[in-house]
Amino acid sequence: MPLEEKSSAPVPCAADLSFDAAQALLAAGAVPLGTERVPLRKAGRRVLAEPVVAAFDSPRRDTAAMDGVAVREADLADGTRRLAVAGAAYPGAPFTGTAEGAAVRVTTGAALPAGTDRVVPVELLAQADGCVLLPERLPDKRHVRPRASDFAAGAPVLAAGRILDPRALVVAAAADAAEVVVWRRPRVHVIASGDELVPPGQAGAGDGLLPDSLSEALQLLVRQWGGQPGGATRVPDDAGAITAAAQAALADCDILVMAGGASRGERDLARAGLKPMGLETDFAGVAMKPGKPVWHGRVGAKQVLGLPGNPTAAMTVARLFLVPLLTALEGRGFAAGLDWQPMPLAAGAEAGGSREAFLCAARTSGGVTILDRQSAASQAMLGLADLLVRRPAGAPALAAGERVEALRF
Ligand SMILES: Nc1nc2c(c(=O)[nH]1)N[C@H]1C(S)=C(S)[C@@H](COP(=O)(O)OP(=O)(O)OC[C@H]3O[C@@H](n4cnc5c(N)ncnc54)[C@H](O)[C@@H]3O)O[C@H]1N2
Ligand code: MOO
Repeated sequence: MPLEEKSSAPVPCAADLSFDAAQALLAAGAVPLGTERVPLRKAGRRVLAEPVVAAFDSPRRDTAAMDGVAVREADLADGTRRLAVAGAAYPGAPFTGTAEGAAVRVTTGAALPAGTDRVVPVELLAQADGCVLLPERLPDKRHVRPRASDFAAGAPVLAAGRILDPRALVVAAAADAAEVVVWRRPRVHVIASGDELVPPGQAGAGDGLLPDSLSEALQLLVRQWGGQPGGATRVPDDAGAITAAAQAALADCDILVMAGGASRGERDLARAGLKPMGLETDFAGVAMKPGKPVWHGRVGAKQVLGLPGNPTAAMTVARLFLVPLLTALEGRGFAAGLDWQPMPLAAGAEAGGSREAFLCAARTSGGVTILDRQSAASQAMLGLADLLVRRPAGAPALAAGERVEALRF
């Protein structure tokens, strides 16, 4: 019994929905989840929902930029080069005496003693009887980092939307932020359906068994793109089993990914299994290759993305639909997940076919190499691919050196 969606509103189907139109439908409903305040030590890789504002000036005082002695320019104006050493200043241990007519030993990062305005590096000094001798010709550089020259108190040092990568964590910590306000990470559950599917390592037990190659891969993709893997469930091709698994998954996730059972076979039951839960389908079927059976819908506020079971098709659709959904829900915007770049081809490319194509490709020294034997069902090809190349329907053949739009896969 072929499965047909019975819905009051017409659902766009493969014949008429372009990839761009499907993306626009997906983007329209992809709004960031709520925000939360987290301690900086737990904020790595999170996305800022509010800017980080500097608690104070950096540096807080005029500061020595070199190890040496701090001196007053005015004391040297008459040619004086021999100065008594009045004391020392270190980061965290300032000099509190008077530096007038004297030199104060400083190390890099020490607050300049009051009144001093130049640091002479230790390499240029000679020592004599408890005094220092400065060179006749003073260096052009004063080796002072002025107060607030890095950032000023109250300045937004990191913008909302910034990923807290290692470099950004330096800035947030330097601004003395104990906590930051970040977007909640989308939690994603994967349901892989298929009577034939077993955990990897167990398929040798029977001819009809197949390792489930998608559950772990999809959870890693989720983690790589800022989501929280919420677990994976393998279910047989049975609508009741899919309903039960989806019910449990939806109680604890923001996005439910259904892998397999997306097309028209009598055992393709992903959408049928979700129907009792009130699935509202936004689209089912897109004019793209691979990935034609991709579908998207919602159960209440939860997003549901249906991937074809064929592994290359599934991973292509996950990269093109799940990734921007994740970046949108985690506050970076839909487009942040689709960083298409023009790249030169290493060899010629065939003309585009009737559906827009997304081809597995590899980055090589000569440019982008589109892999041989493209197939939605292939698995070995995924081990060679690090790019997806976009070829619009009906696009002309291209020669080596011409540019194609490519995406990190
Ligand atoms: N009459 C039609 N048949 C098909 C159509 C169509 O439009 N009309 N579309 C084809 C296209 S395009 C694709 S892609 C496939 C995908 O369909 P399904 O999403 O229904 O996928 P399944 O039937 O569940 O599985 C297909 C294939 O992939 C294997 N599979 C599934 N899940 C996994 C997994 N987790 N790990 C490894 N392999 C998996 C499964 O064993 C099947 O071999 O449909 C075409 N048919
Ligand atoms: O569109 Mo399917 O994903 O070609 O094989």
